[in-house]
Amino acid sequence: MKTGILGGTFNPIHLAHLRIAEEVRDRFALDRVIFIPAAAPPHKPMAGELPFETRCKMVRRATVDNPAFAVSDIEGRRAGKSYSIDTLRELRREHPGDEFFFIIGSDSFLDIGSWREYTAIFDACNIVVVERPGAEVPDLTTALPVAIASQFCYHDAEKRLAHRSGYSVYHLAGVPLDISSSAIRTLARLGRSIRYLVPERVEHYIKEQRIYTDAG
Ligand SMILES: Nc1ncnc2c1ncn2[C@@H]1O[C@H](COP(=O)(O)OP(=O)(O)OP(=O)(O)O)[C@@H](O)[C@H]1O
Ligand SMILES: O=C(O)c1ccc[n+]([C@@H]2O[C@H](COP(=O)([O-])O)[C@@H](O)[C@H]2O)c1
Repeated sequence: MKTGILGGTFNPIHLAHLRIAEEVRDRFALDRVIFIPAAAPPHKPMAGELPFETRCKMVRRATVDNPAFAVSDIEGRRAGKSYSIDTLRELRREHPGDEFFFIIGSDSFLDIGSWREYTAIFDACNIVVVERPGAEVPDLTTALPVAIASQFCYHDAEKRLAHRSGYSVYHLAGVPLDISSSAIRTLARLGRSIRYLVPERVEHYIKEQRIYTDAG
């Protein structure tokens, strides 16, 4: 089975998350995409932020009507920071027959050299880098951490970097959606509309629970 993984803080999940998951599913003929909310995002200050369970609820609401989308609370079952390499190892153990495609925005990918055991991530799965407005990656090769650049060979026609492990890093441009969770939180705190930035079910949930007005 070909399985996409989209990890995120999802505070809250928004339409760009859903669109990039759908775009990658379609382009790479994936059987499913698993959304993985981070319980303790390694690089984001979460003090005073929304509880894991509330963020999971919004992700479930956002994905419930797509049979190819699933949500996993795998990172909520581990103590400590939610390192992606730990999640990937666990998923590979649980689903030994799957080929994994780790979906990541270009802003996050440009920072991957600072992640826990990042070199092991390239040995464990394919990576799809989705271009994000404000974090354009004109050349995937130069976006790689310098220390591992020599482990790859570039295939221009497929916009693919083949890694020595047999996995690849792909570059997906042309889905520019300038939406971010932080901008949505700001709008919600100001009492402004967040319609058409998040799915309707998530919009209603945020309003009903007064999530960004009372809690954050
Ligand atoms: N508009 C977007 N285009 C492409 N990738 C995106 C976009 N929004 C988020 N992503 C990617 O989705 C993943 C999860 O993102 P995350 O949950 O942190 O949302 P965010 O909008 O970046 O949040 P915040 O604004 O709080 O930093 C990351 O890999 C991020 O790069
Ligand atoms: O493993 C790491 O060191 C690591 C460092 C930063 C981010 N991540 C993961 O990248 C995904 C997006 O993170 P974020 O902070 O942009 O929401 C999410 O699944 C995080 O757990 C992972």
